[in-house]
Amino acid sequence: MNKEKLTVIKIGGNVIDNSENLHNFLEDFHALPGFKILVHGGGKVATDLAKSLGIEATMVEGRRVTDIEMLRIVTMVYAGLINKNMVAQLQARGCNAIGLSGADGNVIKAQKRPVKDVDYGFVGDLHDDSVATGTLESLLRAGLVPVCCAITHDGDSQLLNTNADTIASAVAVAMSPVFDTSLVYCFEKKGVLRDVNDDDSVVREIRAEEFEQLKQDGTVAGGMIPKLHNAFEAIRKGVEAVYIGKADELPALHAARFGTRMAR
Ligand SMILES: Nc1ncnc2c1ncn2[C@@H]1O[C@H](COP(=O)(O)OP(=O)(O)O)[C@@H](O)[C@H]1O
Ligand SMILES: CC(=O)N[C@@H](CCC(=O)OP(=O)(O)O)C(=O)O
Repeated sequence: MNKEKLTVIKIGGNVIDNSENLHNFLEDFHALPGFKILVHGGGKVATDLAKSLGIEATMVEGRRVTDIEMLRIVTMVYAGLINKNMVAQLQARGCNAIGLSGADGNVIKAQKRPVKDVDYGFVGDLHDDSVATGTLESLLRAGLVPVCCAITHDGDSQLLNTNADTIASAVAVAMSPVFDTSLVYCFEKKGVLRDVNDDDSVVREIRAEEFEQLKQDGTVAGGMIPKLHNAFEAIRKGVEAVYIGKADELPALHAARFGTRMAR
């Protein structure tokens, strides 16, 4: 039997930070047909707020070092300010969105990252059973559109900060046995670029084997490294298709016509 289609869409912090771009993105998201889940970051807003409070953000390999002060800030920004504003904007368009942190309905349980070379503080890692597939499916079948932020919990009262690209990948993987699931990463560029300053240099397709090479020759760097890692994890673990592209091209990305496609 053919499975019904589900699209998991992740929207990045640079788009969220610009109210006009966010408005246009939510308009397009609202218009997408079929079951859908939105996952959002907000790293830029958190960094800016922390700075205004005199706290400098530290990122190591695309992940935020999250001490107790920073955890308070990211909880307020991701699970509060951004999540609730996005839900309200979707509701205004007639989209019955429900905002969730990982603790709400126990939808995403994480484990505090063990200290190795770096102490990331209150950063949560996900595992194969982290995402509550049945709960998300129930919400979707009740006509709700889950909007998940980057805050998870450990089941023992501790909130944790988890990279939103990782959450999107884990949600897509967890939903794949039930739905024919696609994962779309939306950010401010047209896809993975051969030259990061040239928007016309989109790499149309990347194979997992090519990822190492692109990392080594410096073509992909910074936040693109964990994004691609998560994209290939999703493909490896059963997600039908993964695309990376520009937020204002969401309808075309959804129809698999633009951006960068991960190849099997
Ligand atoms: N080859 C590349 N193509 C596109 N972006 C790249 C590339 N290499 C590095 N980047 C950087 O990665 C960033 C995206 O990662 P990140 O900021 O974590 O995304 P998001 O906003 O979705 O969270 C881009 O803003 C860009 O500066
Ligand atoms: C642990 C970790 O790095 N968490 C991320 C969560 C937010 C995020 O991923 O936001 P973007 O999608 O806007 O980058 C952070 O605090 O930056």
